Amino acid sequence: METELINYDKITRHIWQNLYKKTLPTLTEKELENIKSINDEISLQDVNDVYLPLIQLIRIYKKTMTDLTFSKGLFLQKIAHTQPFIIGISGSVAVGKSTIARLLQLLLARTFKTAHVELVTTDGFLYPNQTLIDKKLLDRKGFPESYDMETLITFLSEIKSGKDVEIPVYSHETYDILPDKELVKSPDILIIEGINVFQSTHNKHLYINDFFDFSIYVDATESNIERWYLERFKTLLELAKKDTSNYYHQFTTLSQEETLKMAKETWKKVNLVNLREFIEPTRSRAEVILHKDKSHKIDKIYLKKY
Ligand SMILES: Nc1ncnc2c1ncn2[C@@H]1O[C@H](COP(=O)(O)OP(=O)(O)O)[C@@H](O)[C@H]1O
Ligand SMILES: CC(C)(COP(=O)(O)O)[C@@H](O)C(=O)NCCC(=O)O
Repeated sequence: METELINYDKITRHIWQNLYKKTLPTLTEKELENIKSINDEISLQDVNDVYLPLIQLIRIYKKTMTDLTFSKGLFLQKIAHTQPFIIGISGSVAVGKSTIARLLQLLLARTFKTAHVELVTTDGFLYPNQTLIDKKLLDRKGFPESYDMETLITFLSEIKSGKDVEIPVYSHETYDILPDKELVKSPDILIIEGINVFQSTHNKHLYINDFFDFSIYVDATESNIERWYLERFKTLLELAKKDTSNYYHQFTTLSQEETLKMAKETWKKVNLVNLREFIEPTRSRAEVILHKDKSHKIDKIYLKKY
């Protein structure tokens, strides 16, 4: 990892936590409660030491983007409207992207009080199961070819041009795309989270990365991510016990041993292969890499130099 990341500053947690802390007001009880409601195991120490300085850094990028838009407008002698600020978050399946994305949404809304902050996950852009079956891709769910990347690009360009956009929604409960779409109201800030957000598309003229004003890769060792995947699988099965419409319900009659074996197989044959071949190779497209230790605590931060 170290040689591959020569264009990054490696910042220890200790140094990072002292960078901008003093300029930000501390969190109120209510805000702490809101953060806990995202994931009750989230470390509040991490929020203070890692995520608040990160928000401060995002603030710098946002201000720079606004200044540049204004100066370009002056140069072109026309009024330039500030476009939505887009943040991309990537990393392996089960590394904790959605937890971080929801936390950032909350902290950004707190920082930019009048801003409308939207959060979108790219699993909504997976092809529906029937299309995957027709294309013989059901066992490739999550791999690049299982996503409708053209629609994802179109969505991002419509958001950049200030429109409200309807998008498809994926459900982990039904393991498929839902019949109803969701409306994304023209945001000031959009967080887009998914394993594929730094990947290239067939449309060679446009890269998803081109839409990002800030980007984050969430990193951890494979063995830790596997453990988190297996734990989440267990939780999903627990939730599915009483719900016959849940995709995972069919597995709730299996013994603990059989369930674990199945989840391990899926990790090894699908999600680990995807991580090694298609997700981790995009890591160096991120502006910031957040590295987690075995208990989800951020222990190292990498910030792109050039
Ligand atoms: N900061 C955290 N503290 C404790 N558990 C976490 C944290 N972040 C994620 N997890 C757990 O790790 C698993 C994967 O997280 P999730 O956000 O669903 O990952 P992803 O969106 O990358 O698939 C979940 O079981 C989640 O509860
Ligand atoms: C739908 C997903 C590709 C999305 O990944 P996520 O956003 O949860 O990180 C993944 O959760 C998935 O279903 N992978 C296929 C193999 C499996 O069942 O785990």
